[in-house]
Amino acid sequence: MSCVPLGLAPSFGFGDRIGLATPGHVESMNRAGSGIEPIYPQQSIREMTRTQRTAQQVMDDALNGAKAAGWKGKIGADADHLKTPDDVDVTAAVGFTFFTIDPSDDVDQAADDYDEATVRSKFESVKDFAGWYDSYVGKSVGLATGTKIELTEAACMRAAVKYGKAIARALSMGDYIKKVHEDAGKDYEIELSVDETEQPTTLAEHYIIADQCLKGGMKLVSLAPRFIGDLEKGVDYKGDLTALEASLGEHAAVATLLGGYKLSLHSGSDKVSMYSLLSKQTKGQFHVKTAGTSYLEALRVVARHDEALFRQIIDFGRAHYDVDKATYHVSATLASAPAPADVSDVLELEREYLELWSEVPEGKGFTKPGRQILHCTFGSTLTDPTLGPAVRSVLESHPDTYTEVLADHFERHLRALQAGM
Ligand SMILES: O=C(O)[C@@H](O)[C@@H](O)[C@H](O)C(=O)CO
Repeated sequence: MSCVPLGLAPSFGFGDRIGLATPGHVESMNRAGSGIEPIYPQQSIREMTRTQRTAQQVMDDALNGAKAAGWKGKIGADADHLKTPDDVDVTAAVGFTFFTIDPSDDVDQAADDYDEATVRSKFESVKDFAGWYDSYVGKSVGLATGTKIELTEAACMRAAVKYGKAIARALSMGDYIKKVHEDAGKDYEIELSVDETEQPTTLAEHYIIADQCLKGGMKLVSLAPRFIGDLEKGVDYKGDLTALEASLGEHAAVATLLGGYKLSLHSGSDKVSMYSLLSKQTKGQFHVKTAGTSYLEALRVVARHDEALFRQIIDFGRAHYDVDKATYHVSATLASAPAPADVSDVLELEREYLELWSEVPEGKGFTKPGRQILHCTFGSTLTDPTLGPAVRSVLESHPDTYTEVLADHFERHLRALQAGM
């Protein structure tokens, strides 16, 4: 069994931080995956660092799980949030096929707040990275939606300041990925993620970034902008869905204009209320990434089979949350969920920290802040010498429960996407 590029087919990424989730992912695809291709091995460098798993382990766990569950279809493999050539080497070596370049360290996150004089002076120091600047200034780009993207001097200069170095980094990573695969005679595909920025990606920024990547020869099949609203980890979309739908339509029109690539939704876990808007506005050219939600479903298995361990994990998560949440977009505070000692009923604790599908309105996803406390603390929990093996042991003792909760959970995700296709 090996992984392949999935091209422009609609796709869904099932990240798994423990290595035991793939049978449940496969079962959800059997129930509701028609027309959507799966990515079972998917892990970011950040997750591998936090869980101390290697790229080889991630690949083996996912492929062994898919084989054991009888999966016969295609499988993509996402080497997620790659920042350096070393990240490419370790993931390419074990057969990943979908390489997500994350140049966010080179994005000037403060650029949106600079006044005009600051933008001009910063531009002087980045213009060597943004040789493209003159070719865009003054252009007006018409989209099929009727919108015109005006590439004014101000918009282009700010884009150069904010993304000049990041685009250069993305292109050099793209070249490296290409070389590694050409040398090995293997096929591959690339996603570019600029989702982890504070401000939403403007249409002008999206156009320039993607156009530059394509002109630079990048094999871009997917691009993850930072969408409007709040896309926090582990909970449903927060924001105005009508405005989001219009904005998704504009971003999809940029992708179509430039020749076609998928729009990718990161932090896709539990964003059920926006799924049909994404699949509809992209006309099926989408990719969705989830990861933390499978870890939370693992903890649901713990809650149901080992109450004492579940309580211990929450206490431990609460003690580590304020440190572990760095680099994740979350808003939960410790005060937003009760301490386990104050909740005697385990179902009530599951409700506060995981939530119950039976209590969520149709077409919506989970919203409880307690989820984020557990979501961000996966690395500390899974590498703890007592808790990590204890979680694994519960999952290994109750594979049917884990498969069933995951299958139910992702069937809801996949059906929501299909509603817009
Ligand atoms: O936690 C991580 O590092 C990754 O799973 C994510 O950021 C990933 O790209 C994602 O968005 C999954 O929902």
